[in-house]
Amino acid sequence: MAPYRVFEEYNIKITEEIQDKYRDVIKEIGEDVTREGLVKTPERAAKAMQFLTSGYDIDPAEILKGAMFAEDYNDMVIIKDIELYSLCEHHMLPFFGKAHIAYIPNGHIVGLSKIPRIVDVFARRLQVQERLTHDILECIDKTLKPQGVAVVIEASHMCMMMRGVQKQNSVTTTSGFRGQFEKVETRSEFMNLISSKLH
Ligand SMILES: Nc1nc2c(ncn2[C@@H]2O[C@H](COP(=O)(O)OP(=O)(O)OP(=O)(O)O)[C@@H](O)[C@H]2O)c(=O)[nH]1
Ligand SMILES: [Zn+2]
Repeated sequence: MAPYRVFEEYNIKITEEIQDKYRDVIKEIGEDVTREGLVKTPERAAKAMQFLTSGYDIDPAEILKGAMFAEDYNDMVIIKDIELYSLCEHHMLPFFGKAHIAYIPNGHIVGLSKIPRIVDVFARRLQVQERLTHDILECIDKTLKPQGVAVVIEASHMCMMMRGVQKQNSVTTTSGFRGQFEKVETRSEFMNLISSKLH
């Protein structure tokens, strides 16, 4: 598993296999796959899908390990408003929103950019919001071994907006807390600090 890579090269064989299937889907919905606007669509869709699911062969723990620094800082570090885009595993439609993440170091801090990077790795898989929340929480807890970690995600699901129940304004909030954040006062401090950003 690659520790970290920028997504820039598409696997030609996988692209061809996926685009053949998209061509069939486009035909099945009654469209003309040979018309100008659609000729390249199967290839574009195949590449888009590979990008949106590019989180499977990246190890997020390696991303964190790549930038952990010994530091005697024992207060809360909060990174809020991390935008995220994922695909729900039930409909393969997007869900999107923001993650708010905090940790209390235990001898080591982590490079700030690495937190949004691991959010992207887990988000670029077929997900449910609950598992995405716990994946991020567990990864930080096990890799950085902080005194505590908290993850809150608020997201809107296209499968509930464009189709199905068709609710345009509902927002789902999920959260997970470990260590010091299991204490009511620490959790409250975190929730207060991010609350101006919550709906
Ligand atoms: N818990 C959870 N449910 C999700 C998430 N994303 C989508 N879903 C739900 O997954 C469920 C799938 O239910 P099904 O009844 O099998 O599918 P469906 O017939 O398309 O359901 P409707 O969306 O109600 O039309 C739906 O209730 C979705 O709202 C998520 O991240 N977490
Ligand atoms: Zn869905």
